[in-house]
Amino acid sequence: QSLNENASGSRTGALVPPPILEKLEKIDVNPPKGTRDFPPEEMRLRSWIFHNFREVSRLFGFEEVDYPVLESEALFIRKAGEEIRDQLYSFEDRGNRRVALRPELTPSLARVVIQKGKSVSLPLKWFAIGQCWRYERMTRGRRREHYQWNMDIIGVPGVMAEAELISSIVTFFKRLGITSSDVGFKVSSRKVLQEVLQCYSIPEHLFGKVCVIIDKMEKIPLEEIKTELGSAGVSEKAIVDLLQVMSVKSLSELEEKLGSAGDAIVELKQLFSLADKFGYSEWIQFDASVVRGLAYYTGVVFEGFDREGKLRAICGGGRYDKLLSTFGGDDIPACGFGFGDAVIVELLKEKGLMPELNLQVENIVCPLDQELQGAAATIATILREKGQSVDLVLENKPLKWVFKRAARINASRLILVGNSEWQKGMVKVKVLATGEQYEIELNQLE
Ligand SMILES: CC(=O)Nc1cnc2ccccc2c1
Repeated sequence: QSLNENASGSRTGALVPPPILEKLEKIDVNPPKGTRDFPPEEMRLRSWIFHNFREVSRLFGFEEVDYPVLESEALFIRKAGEEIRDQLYSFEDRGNRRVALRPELTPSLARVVIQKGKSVSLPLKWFAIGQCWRYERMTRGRRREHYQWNMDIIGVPGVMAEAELISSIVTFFKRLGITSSDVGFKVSSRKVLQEVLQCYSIPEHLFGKVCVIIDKMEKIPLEEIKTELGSAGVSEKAIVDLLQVMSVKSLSELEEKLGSAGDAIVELKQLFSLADKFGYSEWIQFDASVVRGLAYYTGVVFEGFDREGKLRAICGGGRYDKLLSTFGGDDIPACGFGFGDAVIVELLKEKGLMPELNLQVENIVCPLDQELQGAAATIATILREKGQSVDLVLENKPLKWVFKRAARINASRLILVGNSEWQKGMVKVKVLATGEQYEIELNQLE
């Protein structure tokens, strides 16, 4: 039935109102559990943070990339007992495929690097800002999504890569007014654990699992750690050694324990020396207890923390030299970090560093009566073509309303299109900050 036919098919000329939709009871206007809307005020803060992520990425010569939020579940199936695995937001799609909303970005990066194969020349420096998901029983009321800034360097085996990555995060913090008295980085290397375990012939495929268990050290009772390590096949003696090395307080103490020749010590010393050259020594400290909870890290690991100890880790990352080969790719070294959009906001609030972000519009253009709507549209277009922002009043409104709106949107000036002025090709301009008022020819407007 076309719009101007009534039920019996005759054309009445007037539009026949469509049948009234059954009255819906009000829909739930809230977003799904654990997710957020970004109305203008929240979106301004998010855009400001993301702008700083992007600016730092640009300063470091990184290229922006992105991947589907939806990935094959297989990308994230790791048998290392990770929390990120327990909370995978996965399901079967209509094609009976097992898919998942990505809980992190690194596996997607690995997939694409392998896909690109020889067609990309190393090193790659890629960054992404992507929404990541987890499915938690809402018992804990935590969020099920967050945005993560990721920076990754692919194809560089030396710790210059890690030093560069930490430098980029320091740069980000400094841009936001955060100093090394507010935050620091705990830095260690999983090669410390590897060197302890190598004299216990722990099968390599268990290394990730052991690290994930040890990462829970401060979160669950020591006895449980020992039990979990035992059931993972780590002997009592090995456990004692592991726990001992985890409580080492300094690099020199670690050197006494492990000797000076092992990779762990050599690399960490290099990293601390490079930190000095980058100028961020006061931001980092060795901390043997840093392991991070992702199974695929193989070398240096680090995490940003607030020195008051009130907040969860701000960001974290490390070297993952084996990830690409576990996906069937070549043995390509890689390292990177993730920086979530939640803790940083808590930190900014704590430090009184939240930015004042208001909508800014340069012009509000208002026709003084209906016939001048066309003229107002022409003026708006001319200003916009000059790169000026214009809020064009779209309906016939009293001046009181226009001034109120001008104030709300923080317009710099009000352009009134009146009949008598327009006859002379003029418009009336009111500078809202000063109240200054003048008439001006249209082509004089800049
Ligand atoms: C503080 C916070 O929102 N964390 C958070 C929120 N959502 C996630 C989603 C996936 C993976 C990690 C996540 C972590």
